[in-house]
Amino acid sequence: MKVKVINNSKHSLPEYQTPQSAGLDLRANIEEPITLGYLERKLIGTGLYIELPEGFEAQIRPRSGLAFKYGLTVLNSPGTIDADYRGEIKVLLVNLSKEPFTIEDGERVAQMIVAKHEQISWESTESLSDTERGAGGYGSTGKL
Ligand SMILES: O=c1ccn([C@H]2C[C@H](O)[C@@H](COP(=O)(O)OP(=O)(O)OP(=O)(O)O)O2)c(=O)[nH]1
Ligand SMILES: [Mg+2]
Repeated sequence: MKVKVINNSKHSLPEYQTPQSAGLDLRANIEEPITLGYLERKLIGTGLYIELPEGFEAQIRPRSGLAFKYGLTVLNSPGTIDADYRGEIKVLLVNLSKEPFTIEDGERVAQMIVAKHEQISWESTESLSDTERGAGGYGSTGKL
């Protein structure tokens, strides 16, 4: 996949941390450390510009360690990177903990999953097929 890296020579390209990882960890590419206070949200640059193949998307998801330890998560999770997007990939972080959290340049702040997707076309109809579930949801199958 094509990638253009801007002002990012000091950081490696996003990597899979283990042989079967689904996510590529994204590093902050920032001039100065960024501090997030309680419920504060900020866009964090990654310095990465990519060209996804047609029919693919990238999803930006939180790292569970940051979420569990510091309440730091991706506000719009999963963020969507469209295949025709040519801007910088940014991560929208929010701090849900009362403790301020400071992000340093190069820190792995989120992970990116590249996935295939479909585009649909609509076919208007008056009736949908019957199913066992029907309109059941929101706990309709019980608790245990
Ligand atoms: O976490 C994210 C989410 C989106 N984007 C970029 C890539 C994506 O293709 C574009 C648009 O994202 P989205 O469709 O989620 O935002 P929108 O609010 O609907 O904006 P637009 O009207 O530009 O589609 O912004 C990011 O860099 N990071
Ligand atoms: Mg959009």
